[in-house]
Amino acid sequence: MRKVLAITALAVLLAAAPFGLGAFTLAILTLGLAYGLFAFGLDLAWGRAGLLSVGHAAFFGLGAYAVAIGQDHGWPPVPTLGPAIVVSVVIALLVAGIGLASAVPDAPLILLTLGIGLLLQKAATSFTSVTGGSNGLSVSDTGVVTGYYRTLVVAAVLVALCVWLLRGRFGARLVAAARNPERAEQTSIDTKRVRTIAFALSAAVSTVAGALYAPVAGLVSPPVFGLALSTSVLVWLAVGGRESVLGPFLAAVVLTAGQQLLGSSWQSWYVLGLAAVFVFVVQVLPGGIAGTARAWLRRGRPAVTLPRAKPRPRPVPPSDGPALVLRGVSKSFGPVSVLDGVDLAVPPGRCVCLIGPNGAGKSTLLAIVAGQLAADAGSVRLFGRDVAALPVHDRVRLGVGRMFQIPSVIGELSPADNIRLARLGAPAAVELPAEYRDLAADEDAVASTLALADRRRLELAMVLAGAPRLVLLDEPAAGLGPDDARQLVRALRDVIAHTGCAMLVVEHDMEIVRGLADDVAALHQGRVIAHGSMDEIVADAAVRQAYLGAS
Ligand SMILES: Nc1ncnc2c1ncn2[C@@H]1O[C@H](COP(=O)(O)OP(=O)(O)OP(=O)(O)O)[C@@H](O)[C@H]1O
Repeated sequence: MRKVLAITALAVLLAAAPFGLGAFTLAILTLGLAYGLFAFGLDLAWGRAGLLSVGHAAFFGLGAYAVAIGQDHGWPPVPTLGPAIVVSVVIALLVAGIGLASAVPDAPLILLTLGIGLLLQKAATSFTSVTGGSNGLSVSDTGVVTGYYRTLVVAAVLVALCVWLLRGRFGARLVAAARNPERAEQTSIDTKRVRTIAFALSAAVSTVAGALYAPVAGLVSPPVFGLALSTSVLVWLAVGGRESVLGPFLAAVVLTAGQQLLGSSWQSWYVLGLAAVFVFVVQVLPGGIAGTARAWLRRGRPAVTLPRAKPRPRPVPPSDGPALVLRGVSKSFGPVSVLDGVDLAVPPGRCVCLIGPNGAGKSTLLAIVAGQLAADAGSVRLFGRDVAALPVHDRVRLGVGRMFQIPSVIGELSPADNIRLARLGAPAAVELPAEYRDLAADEDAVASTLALADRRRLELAMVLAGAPRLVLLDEPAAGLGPDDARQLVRALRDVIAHTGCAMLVVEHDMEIVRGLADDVAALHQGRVIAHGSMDEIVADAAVRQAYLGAS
């Protein structure tokens, strides 16, 4: 209610601004709003999708030039802007696609965005007949008040649309994908797709911001694509605060006003002051003004919450065969052969433990089943289906759940939000067993601060909420004390008994293996050298030789 009142008061104030402000101040406010929309647009990429762009002025400049060139030719602004948005979106899709193909997207993203900005600046300087060259093109406007209302209404409508999107399933997926892509993929989110869409949306919003800027500025010239503007928008966003709506607008309006009022006479001092503010914010208030206010208001509770989106269950096709069948799976890293023709099957309702000395290839095998690595040869069938072409999130949709050696949860969210996220991608609504209900109700804890055993429990609860038919576990008891480890073994056996799901567990600790396994497979130098009950494996001479080091 307080939020609605605050938004209404702000809307009234902004609507009434032309009645109380002079033409110069109103023009500065209009410019600040256009820059604010630009900062909000950048936030969709940097703040929300975690994709840093240091050349976002490229998209802004395309919008500004579209309006300027259009006016030069007597074309109406709206249809002229369409192609500019399309070009921006295509560039953004390519840049995000290339960036996200890399394990660390930051470096390619920085280079590409920087390069595209410089390239467009060079093009704007060179194609004089179209762009006016270094002098640029002048743009006229119908009046200061009309320009202000146009900017206000377009920015408000665009922001409202984006907020609506961010408050739904897309927003929830983006929160997870940007923070922990590994776990997000395990909740059946196509993280690359979600983040790429956010980057493209960011480019489109920035292009519209550029189009709004052109008539207010009155002149569009090559520096509109430049590094100075790309850096300024990063500063506005960092100071205002990422993942906020008001923060970027507030910072852009205040800092633009500062630059316009002080810039001409105090130019060098203003730039120095701005740099000092930026360093202070990055060092002392990394969340910016909005982030600091949010953290203060939510003291001790998670600063980030998952948008309350409704799950849309997507039933999976019925199983046609064992949960997992591997035939002749091989994998090499360069000249090193790690897996060499592995055959293995895991039937429903059974737990198979994979043991073997260090470097035997156990984790590599698990990664191939999960879809993180591709096998060089052989086949992987999940529930009767060849999954060679399926990425991680699609295998999760088939019913694969995964627990990692170090529990992987969305650390910034509460346990309840983590479980909500898992339910969002589940093929069916799942009632969690009673021992996980405390986590499902915990809205106040920050998941990253939970004790290791509770984080492990939360990870298991997330896997269970996804209604898995095959759970992959990599040393699930690593780091746990003996009591917590025994409790985990009991919990996993309960899961098998109650859900009938299959498990494939990589484990070193023979106590855990004895408590968990229906079958044990021993891997040595990339080959399964024995497969049977725990007693058979312990008595196997080849296993003793390879694994236990006994003769
Ligand atoms: N991405 C990679 N690039 C190069 N070599 C790798 C890669 N991943 C694993 N290896 C090598 O493959 C071999 C098998 O590794 P893997 O982690 O699968 O063994 P493991 O049986 O799980 O061992 P541990 O029990 O110590 O975890 C090791 O020699 C490892 O160094």
